[in-house]
Amino acid sequence: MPDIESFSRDAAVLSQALPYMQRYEGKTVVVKYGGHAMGDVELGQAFARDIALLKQSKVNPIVVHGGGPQIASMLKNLGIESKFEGGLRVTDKRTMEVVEMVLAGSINKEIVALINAEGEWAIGLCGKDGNMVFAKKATKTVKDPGSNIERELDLGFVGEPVEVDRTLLDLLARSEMIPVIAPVAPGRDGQTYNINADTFAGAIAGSLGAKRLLFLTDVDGVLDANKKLIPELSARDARALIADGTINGGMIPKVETCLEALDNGVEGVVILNGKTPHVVLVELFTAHGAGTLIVR
Ligand SMILES: Nc1ncnc2c1ncn2[C@@H]1O[C@H](COP(=O)(O)OP(=O)(O)O)[C@@H](O)[C@H]1O
Ligand SMILES: CC(=O)N[C@@H](CCC(=O)OP(=O)(O)O)C(=O)O
Repeated sequence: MPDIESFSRDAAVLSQALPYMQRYEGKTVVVKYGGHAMGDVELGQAFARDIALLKQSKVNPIVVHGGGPQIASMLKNLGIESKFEGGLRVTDKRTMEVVEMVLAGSINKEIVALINAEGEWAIGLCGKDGNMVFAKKATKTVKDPGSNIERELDLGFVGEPVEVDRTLLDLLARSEMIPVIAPVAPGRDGQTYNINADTFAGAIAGSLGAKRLLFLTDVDGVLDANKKLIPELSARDARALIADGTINGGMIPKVETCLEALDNGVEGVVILNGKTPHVVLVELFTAHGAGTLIVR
């Protein structure tokens, strides 16, 4: 007989989790797995286990992954310079080849293998597969510090998603397969484009009207001016925090993607620390959750 304290603790966890598991049954959850959250073997296995458990709980998990730091190290090994403008990687022809190789090749297959090792059937894809995503050359303007003049950036083969066809993803949702998707997509012009993984995940989640879009990054969520975690944030408050500078750097495009996804029909978006083991399960299946939930 287990000791009574641990027995009641287990019972409390289960009785809390089960109603949440029912709430997500049959629903789509898109998980964006960022490059900064990767790298540690045990954390990777914990992530894969969470995704496998979601599928076993009859949730429809879809993984969209990044790999910025891994692309940077491969470019460095090849003696190619990494350059960012407005948070996006300037992508010439050679860089695009490396980006596709790293994202749709090694990282994608590593994640597939980790999920398969948990007894599931993951399938590695990118926007090209099943005509899933078409992109066009990204247009972005920036203002240089101290200047009010807007300047248009030429980012090369950086794309933004313009069409998402859900046929393949709908088919996979009815199957045993778990899609793992790299943010690379073709254009109608025949080029291959490099898409920021947050933007790509937002487009996929929006097109599916996902119940949740989770962003796994390297901080606990959106932090306030005193560096305290904000558990829930309305779209309005998020805009105010961007305007007053509390949300800055890489968190700006992430939160903007969250707001766009909400506008496109995603029910709730959460920013979480991917370095916390099993953060996906805790977020979805406990009352307190984890990270920052952003709602309309
Ligand atoms: N208010 C804020 N709350 C949390 N993180 C913030 C905030 N403002 C800026 N950041 C920065 O945003 C970073 C996350 O964005 P980014 O590095 O682009 O993530 P990823 O590479 O995982 O997509 C954090 O590591 C942090 O330095
Ligand atoms: C256009 C652009 O910047 N694309 C990103 C794609 C990978 C990505 O977004 O990875 P993380 O989520 O790990 O940052 C890049 O080349 O780094």
